[in-house]
Amino acid sequence: MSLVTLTNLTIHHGGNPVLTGVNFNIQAGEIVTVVGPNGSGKSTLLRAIIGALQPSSGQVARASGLRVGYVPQKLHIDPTLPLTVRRFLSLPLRVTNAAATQALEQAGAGRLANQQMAGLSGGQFQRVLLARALLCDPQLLILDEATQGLDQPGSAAFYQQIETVRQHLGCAVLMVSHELHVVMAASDRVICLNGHVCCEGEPEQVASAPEYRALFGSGTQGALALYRHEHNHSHDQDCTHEHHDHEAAQ
Ligand SMILES: Nc1ncnc2c1ncn2[C@@H]1O[C@H](COP(=O)(O)OP(=O)(O)OP(=O)(O)O)[C@@H](O)[C@H]1O
Repeated sequence: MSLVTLTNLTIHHGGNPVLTGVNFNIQAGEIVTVVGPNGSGKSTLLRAIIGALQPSSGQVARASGLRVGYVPQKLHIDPTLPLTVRRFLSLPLRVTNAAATQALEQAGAGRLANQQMAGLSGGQFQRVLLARALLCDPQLLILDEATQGLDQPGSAAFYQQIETVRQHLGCAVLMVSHELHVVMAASDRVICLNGHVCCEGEPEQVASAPEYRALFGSGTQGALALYRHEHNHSHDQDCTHEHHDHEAAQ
């Protein structure tokens, strides 16, 4: 069953195209990871899926009554504002103690209810955001670079929690990640975005595509390549065209 179907989605910011002709769908229960360089439209894509941005053309079709949980890339909370985790979970909609406790436990943050938001570590803060996203019992959980700023063990633990959540709730997960080991190990499908869908498929398929190799190469050098990737071409999404990207040389 398709939870979300994007058809020829095009989005402009300030008159400039940020996403052009994007097609894909998300099936129930799958983990889809979006990769792509900075400014390639990943957050824009996620925001269009949750309905926070209107398409310039094309369509975002959601399954009827779809419940979506969203963990944003950034959330600034005034550090001088006294706000406990429990109260934060009741913004903007009040939730019962039972619902708050359950969501915090599912997010691996069961002991944090009475802590101040301003006193949380980066990893704890992300788990609280995850708990908030779980309050609606989502069929689709969307995470926008949810482990930004966490160290590697913190990040690995967070993604393990996501996998536990998926097993427990059976929800689909759509996430943006720059962490290659996560992309390759934890995704059913990878979408490589750069204003358009460059390449898409199962991790193994994408890994053997020239686009992916141009992006990632191997090892840490590959991670650097992600940020140096340049796309000066247009093509279908079949990964078979001649490619002109610059592989990271050093
Ligand atoms: N509200 C906005 N108004 C104008 N331009 C915007 C707006 N939001 C995003 N953009 C522009 O759209 C492009 C894509 O931004 P987006 O945040 O979707 O990219 P991204 O792939 O998520 O980047 P990053 O990896 O840095 O988070 C960028 O050039 C950005 O400057």
